[in-house]
Amino acid sequence: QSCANVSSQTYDYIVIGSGAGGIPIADRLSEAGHSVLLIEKGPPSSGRWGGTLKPKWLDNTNLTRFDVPGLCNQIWADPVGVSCTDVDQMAGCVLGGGTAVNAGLWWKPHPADWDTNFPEGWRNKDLAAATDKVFSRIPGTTTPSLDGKRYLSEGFDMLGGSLGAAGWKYIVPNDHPDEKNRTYGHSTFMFSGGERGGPMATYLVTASARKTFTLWTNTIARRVVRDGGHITGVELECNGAGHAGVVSVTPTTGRVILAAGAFGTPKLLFRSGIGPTDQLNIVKNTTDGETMIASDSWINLPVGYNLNDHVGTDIEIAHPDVVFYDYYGAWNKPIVNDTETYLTKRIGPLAQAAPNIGPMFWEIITGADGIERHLHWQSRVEGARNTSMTVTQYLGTGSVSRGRMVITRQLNTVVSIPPYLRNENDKAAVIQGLVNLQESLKNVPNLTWITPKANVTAAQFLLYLHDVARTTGLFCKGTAKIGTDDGRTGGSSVVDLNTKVYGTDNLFVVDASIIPGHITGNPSAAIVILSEHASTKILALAPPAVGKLGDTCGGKDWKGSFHCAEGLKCAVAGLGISLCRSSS
Ligand SMILES: Cc1cc2nc3c(=O)[nH]c(=O)nc-3n(C[C@H](O)[C@H](O)[C@H](O)COP(=O)(O)OP(=O)(O)OC[C@H]3O[C@@H](n4cnc5c(N)ncnc54)[C@H](O)[C@@H]3O)c2cc1C
Repeated sequence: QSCANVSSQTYDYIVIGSGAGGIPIADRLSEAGHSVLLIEKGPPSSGRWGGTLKPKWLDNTNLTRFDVPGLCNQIWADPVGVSCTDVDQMAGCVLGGGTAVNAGLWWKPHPADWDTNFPEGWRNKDLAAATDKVFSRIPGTTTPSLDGKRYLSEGFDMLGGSLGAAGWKYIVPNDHPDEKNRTYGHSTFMFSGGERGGPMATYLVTASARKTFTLWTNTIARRVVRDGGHITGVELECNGAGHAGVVSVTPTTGRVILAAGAFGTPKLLFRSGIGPTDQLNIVKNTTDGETMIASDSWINLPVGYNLNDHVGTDIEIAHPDVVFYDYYGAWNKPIVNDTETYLTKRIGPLAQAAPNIGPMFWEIITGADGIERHLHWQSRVEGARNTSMTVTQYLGTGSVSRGRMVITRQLNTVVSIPPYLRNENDKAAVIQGLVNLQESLKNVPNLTWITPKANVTAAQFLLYLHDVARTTGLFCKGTAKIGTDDGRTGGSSVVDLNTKVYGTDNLFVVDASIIPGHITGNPSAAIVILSEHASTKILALAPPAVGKLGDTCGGKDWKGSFHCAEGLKCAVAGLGISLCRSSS
């Protein structure tokens, strides 16, 4: 195998990464009449796009493991060739990114998800139109099996019923996104037609129907190529397949969108000379060093800081009513009746996400600091016993703990400061939530607490769990934060309110990296919404002004708002001034 060299064709937009952020914006930009290249480093996943990974019972179908909801947990059993190898957390490096490997949970965000941390122009009221667009394309369902029945609902009935008896209110979650306090409901999934659905089955389908849209899978972006603050193209790294060389954007007006995820995007920024100096110096000392952009063109931004993620705290209970279904076993030794009903009608347990997720429930805890912290509880039927349910408590909106991710000499990305429970009130909220659940379930007949045991307090349990809770890692975000406080001058933000990287005139970030703070639930729908919103902002932006010979083009840290005309290059002229000069 070898890589195909890129041609001289240029694109109005190059989008790097085909996950929750990348696919929707690629579609919207091409819908507006632009030529768009979407670059994905992983292989195709869903059968519709040429994916091939599947168990025997899917032979002779156009389905893969990524399409069947009941096989979604296969990423844990067999991550090879699917999960990212350059990230120390679990993430999907295939077409669709996280939306190809996740459990499909799909939430209309609570208004506070936007209003607590996002800047002006990105508040709940501003996101209403984008939310409507997303949910009209991907409405989600609480009954994924096409006969409208819920299979194996014993776990839901036992736990949901117990919460109901303790005074928690039943809701249809996406009908009441703002009701997240002592409420519970069925899981909502992005699934449609009994299959995974989501961005790959909607936005990518419409994009691909346009002649001006191009998708390259198995193609790794190494870095953006830039002249000061102006990006001229994307350099590719040969992967043994896919494409190699430098692919250029349309001269003057072309733009690059980074959508490579909360670790992939910072990595691309670092390799492009954008980030804190300590990280750029690490890149300088790797195989990238010789060809890395010169240090007088580095843009110093706090990329990698502000890492945030939900703290996941698992409890386990058991009850004789609960019925286990072996979703992992469905790979090699499925129940034949279930594969048949799935294959012929898309009904039954395999049309539902493994391992039988639900109920979901929510509570808001007000801390001693006055901040409302959102807890999102997610139950699933698995654990030490056949009658176990494991329930993860996620601490979301309102949490103030933050961490950091960095790059290594091997060009891998790692979490250097875990973002979990670094604040006493964050800890107190987790403990209070556990106590409240213990209290709510205390009168349920025949219910056994497996973890923590009945005689262990929530506080003792959390102390013991601390290391486990640090390993959640699925919902990382915030590493290239959006905001008005320009990170080049001591602020905390990497991108401005148009998602444009400070110090550049045509580089944008549209993925989990820009989310400034925690949100209540699993984030993929929120990321698709912000991608819709970003597309409107980016399309409304005027192209950057073009500098003529002798014009100022940068200034210290490339603060200039324009770049130089073709044939000229922006060169440092001393005293913090840069001028457009002849490039010959
Ligand atoms: C196992 C698992 C289960 C989850 N369950 C849920 C759930 O049920 N519901 C939910 O809402 N969220 C869930 N999530 C989280 C959710 O999927 C992610 O938050 C979301 O997909 C992140 O979107 P993104 O666009 O930021 O990045 P991603 O979706 O991760 O997409 C980034 C893409 O960029 C590609 N890429 C990276 N670097 C490069 C490069 N240099 N060149 C080219 N391509 C590159 C990657 O291969 C990837 O495809 C889960 C995540 C995981 C891992």
